Amino acid sequence: MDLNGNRITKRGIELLQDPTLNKSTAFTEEERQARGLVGLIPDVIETEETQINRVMQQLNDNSSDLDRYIYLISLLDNDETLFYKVVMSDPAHFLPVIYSPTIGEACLKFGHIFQRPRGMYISIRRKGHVKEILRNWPEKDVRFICVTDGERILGLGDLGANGMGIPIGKLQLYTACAAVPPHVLLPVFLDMGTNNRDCINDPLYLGIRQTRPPAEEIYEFTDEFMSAVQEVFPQCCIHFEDWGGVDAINLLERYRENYCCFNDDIQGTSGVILAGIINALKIAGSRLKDQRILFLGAGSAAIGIADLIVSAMMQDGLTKEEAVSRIWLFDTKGLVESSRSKVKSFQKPYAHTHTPTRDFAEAIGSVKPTAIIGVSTTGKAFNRRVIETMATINDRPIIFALSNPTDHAECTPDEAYEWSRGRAIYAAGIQFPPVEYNGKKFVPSQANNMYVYPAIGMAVYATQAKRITDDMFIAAAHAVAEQVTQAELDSGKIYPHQSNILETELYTATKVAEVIFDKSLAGVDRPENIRAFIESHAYKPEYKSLM
Ligand SMILES: NC(=O)c1ccc[n+]([C@@H]2O[C@H](COP(=O)([O-])OP(=O)(O)OC[C@H]3O[C@@H](n4cnc5c(N)ncnc54)[C@H](O)[C@@H]3O)[C@@H](O)[C@H]2O)c1
Repeated sequence: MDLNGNRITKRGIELLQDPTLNKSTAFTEEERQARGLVGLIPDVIETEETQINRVMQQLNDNSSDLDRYIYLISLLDNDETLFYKVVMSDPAHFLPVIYSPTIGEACLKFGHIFQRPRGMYISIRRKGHVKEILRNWPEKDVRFICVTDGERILGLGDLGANGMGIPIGKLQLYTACAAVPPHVLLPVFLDMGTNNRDCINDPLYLGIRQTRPPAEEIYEFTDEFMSAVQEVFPQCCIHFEDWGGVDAINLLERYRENYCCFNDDIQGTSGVILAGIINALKIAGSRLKDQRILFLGAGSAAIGIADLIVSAMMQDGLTKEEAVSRIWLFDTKGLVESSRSKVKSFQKPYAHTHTPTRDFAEAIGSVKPTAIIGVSTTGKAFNRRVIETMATINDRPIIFALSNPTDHAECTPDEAYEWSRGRAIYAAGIQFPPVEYNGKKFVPSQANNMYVYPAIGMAVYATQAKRITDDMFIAAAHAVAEQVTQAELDSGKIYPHQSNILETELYTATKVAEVIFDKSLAGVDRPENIRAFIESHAYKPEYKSLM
């Protein structure tokens, strides 16, 4: 039987060419006889262990992470079970190869390394026909679509169709990190053109060669996509990824009440940063409600994190006004304050009364934040003066330098520890190696969204949740934070180790599912044991018997 309970009838070459059924050299003698496979594969029967050894050897023969990425994607195209078995056997090793940082390079070269389509490409030229197009997808029980328009891929900007690497990779992490079954996942690229001339002029570019239309047309086409998904895949949750900052905020507001959807750049980011702050406060010995937080950058990540921190502060006893008054924003034009013209609507709640300043260190001296959060896309913006000012005001300054890739980080861990004399509690958007300062080893943390969104995905999948709310991200943040040991906190580490990611995410999914049931958002009855219920939905990368 296949995953939808239908009898599997495929035989011979057709069976070998189906990556979800192919076992290659691991087909048993009985399966070979019954399915017409004799002679189509070598006449040895290998264990999965031997197959994994071969994959590992071939991976080691590849000289770069991009080559390893290309090899693993072709393994996925041939033998999905073996792909996930390999990746889930050592997530700390493989996640950086199939996702960040390698995925950035893979996206830049997407049209050049492209071998076989994966997911769906829906262009604005097909406006009015999105429903029919979605019906071309072979799987009928799609539960998650990760959709991008390619406008703001990682920190790399508008990559148009090359951005399709992101939904593909993000969805692989649903399975690799939280065991969401791969057959329910569908990556989608909504092709509305690109303003990137390099893409348009590249003969191997895979998108439509036109500039992006005005916002109204983008929103109209996205509206059609949203309602088509709801009709064709009624149980589907839509995960927005790497849209331009303003569109990301506007579209989330437009759909969050009426669709099961979320934006990972806004909400996933905010969940993972809240988890980091919760643990940073354990180290600093302080309460969330007593913090003042200053953001460098006032785009989608900053607003998402700010809004979730306000909700979490309210859970910690503050009124909304009190919580909002503790959050400050600073962008290219300086401190976002009430006298400034051209403050965007989503920034307005945080535009407090203050004299204008374009000097970030001066703003720190006056606002006196306990934490600064860099989401500015600007490398080295946290200079010595900024860190030293933070260290003068705070015993344990919280310094999150989240912009990526590496050269966009607002400061490195070496700089944060050195300039704060080892007192900073530091996290970055990328993984930096351990640092030694004054004879003590510090392990810098990576605030990686993969701690949160796959777990949200597993909880939504199992409970068939109807909507995604902030409470779910707050619950996820607490659950992730809880799983960091005291010894790890002592070394400055505020996120769990990636080697145990599946356990981390299943625990987190259980806590999120509790919220879904408590808030009556589930589409199924509350089970007695939610952890066992979540586990019963977990995908296992094991070959299925075809006898
Ligand atoms: N988990 C994570 O670590 C994580 C998650 C999401 C985003 N990020 C990173 O955060 C950064 C921002 O993402 P976003 O989605 O908010 O982008 P965005 O484009 O929506 O916002 C960027 C903001 O930074 C401001 N800015 C630009 N240059 C600045 C400067 N020199 N000084 C002050 N402000 C400046 C802009 O005015 C804008 O408000 C990206 O580099 C992204 O990689 C990290």
